[in-house]
Amino acid sequence: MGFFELSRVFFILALVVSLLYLFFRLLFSCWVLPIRVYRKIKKNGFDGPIPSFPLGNITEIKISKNVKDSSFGFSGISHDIHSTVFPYFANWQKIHGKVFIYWLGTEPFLYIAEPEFLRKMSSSVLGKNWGKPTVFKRDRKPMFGSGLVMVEGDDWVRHRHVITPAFSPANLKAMTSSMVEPANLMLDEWTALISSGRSEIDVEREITTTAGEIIARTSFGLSNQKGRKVYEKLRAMQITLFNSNRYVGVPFSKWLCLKKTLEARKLGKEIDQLLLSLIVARKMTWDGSTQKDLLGLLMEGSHADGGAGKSLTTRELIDECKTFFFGGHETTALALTWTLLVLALYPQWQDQLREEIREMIGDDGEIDFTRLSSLKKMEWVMKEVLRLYSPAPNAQRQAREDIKVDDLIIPNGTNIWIDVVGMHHDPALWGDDVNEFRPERFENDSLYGGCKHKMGYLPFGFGGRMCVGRNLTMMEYKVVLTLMLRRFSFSTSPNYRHSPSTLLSLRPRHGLPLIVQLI
Ligand code: HEM
Repeated sequence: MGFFELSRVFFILALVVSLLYLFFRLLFSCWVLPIRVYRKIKKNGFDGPIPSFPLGNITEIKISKNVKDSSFGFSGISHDIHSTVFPYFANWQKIHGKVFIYWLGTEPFLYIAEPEFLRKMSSSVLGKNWGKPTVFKRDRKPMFGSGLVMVEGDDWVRHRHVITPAFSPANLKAMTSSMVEPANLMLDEWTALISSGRSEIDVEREITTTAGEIIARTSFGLSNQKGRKVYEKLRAMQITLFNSNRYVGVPFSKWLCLKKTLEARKLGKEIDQLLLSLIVARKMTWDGSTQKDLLGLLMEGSHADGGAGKSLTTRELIDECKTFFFGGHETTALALTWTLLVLALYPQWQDQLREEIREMIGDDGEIDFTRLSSLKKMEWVMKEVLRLYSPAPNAQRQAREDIKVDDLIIPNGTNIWIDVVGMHHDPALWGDDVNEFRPERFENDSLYGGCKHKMGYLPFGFGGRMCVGRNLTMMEYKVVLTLMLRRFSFSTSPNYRHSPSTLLSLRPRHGLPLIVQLI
């Protein structure tokens, strides 16, 4: 056999071996591994809908969503939204109870809407020992990278250690001016619209844009052109990633929406470059004084570390800026948006909040930020809105060790999906008035609103991984709502169609047109 023939045989052999290797790897990760985890979960007696290969239960999910979409228009507004937002979970709950297994593609998930089970499960796991589902990590990499939302283990401890002090009350107070200016700009535009005879405004779109500006300013400053560019690209990436029909968990699903995947990746790289140049510019002009946005505070925190191993690298700083944007902008905007809906529906609460503002803050002029904490009724309203229309409709975990719950073992590697909307609308936890808007339920129980179980109210998640930005949100909510209610009144528009739906967060599918009038 000549040299060329021999090398051809070798080449073909190498190709066959590589293809076989790839095939078996794929079979192992898409089939053998998930089945192994599934069998272990199943051993505990958990039931669930029957999956098919390779979509799992995605077909049922999509069908039930479509049925709901076509049948649910505006015909009176009900806050009983679980079966609208998650019709498949509502159906499966009736058959399989509040803890069961379902499949996204080839990934089994343990569904939980049972607070006592959740308490037992989480009480034995430290924050740093929880994982986030690998399948979501991959999917959301361009958004969060290795930022706090996704990072695990000792890295999570290090990130949380540097980030938590940035959200201290003193630092948050220094950020309030970054909130007032964009909010006032939006409200001035509303005034101009109303004066020109247009009183119907899609407040969801407006508030989302403004909250984006606020979070960009509080995260990395938006006073210059570069900051604005980062903001615009971040928005574009979010729309690219989440407005497409995706098949998370299905092998090769990225190839099905290749254009979107590539677009998001390209935007991700551009954003990284822009943020990198922002950070480098700050490092070069560093004079020891801190710019009081989150990036400045994190850089200061890293500086103060003096090499003690608790600082963040430049790559990690970039990912945290993106994380704050994606974790903090739409969620806060939606809390405000849903609030305007309920205030338009219950004008007596609008009056009560306006009265409280008048008493505690004053009718006009600058807001005394130290007095925001005295807006108690506003706090009840926020908490009730976060209960009925939780912007983060679920929380996710992945077991990184076997977890014992009574006699059951949740095996290492199990994906976990906690249905927050399900628990927030469960009459067994809240009583017969579960679907009524009753902010006063938080008057005597400001943390849990009278919920029968402390793990039944989870707007900001739970345990060590609870939302790090919740106080920033509370402050932004109070500042923006105060500014709004001092200038405008809100009532429902006949053009509003009540259709809460999830696109990562819980949003009104058709926006929120409201009739806005000057006071
Ligand atoms: C109404 C507004 C908000 C809601 C409803 C919300 C909700 C949540 C939820 C449910 C989690 C997951 C917790 C868990 O897995 O147990 C979370 C985590 C997180 N949130 Fe928020 N959030 C809000 C605002 C913000 C803001 C303003 C920021 C930052 C500027 C922020 C940054 C984060 C970060 C970094 C994490 C990850 C924490 C960790 O894993 O250690 N969030 N949030």
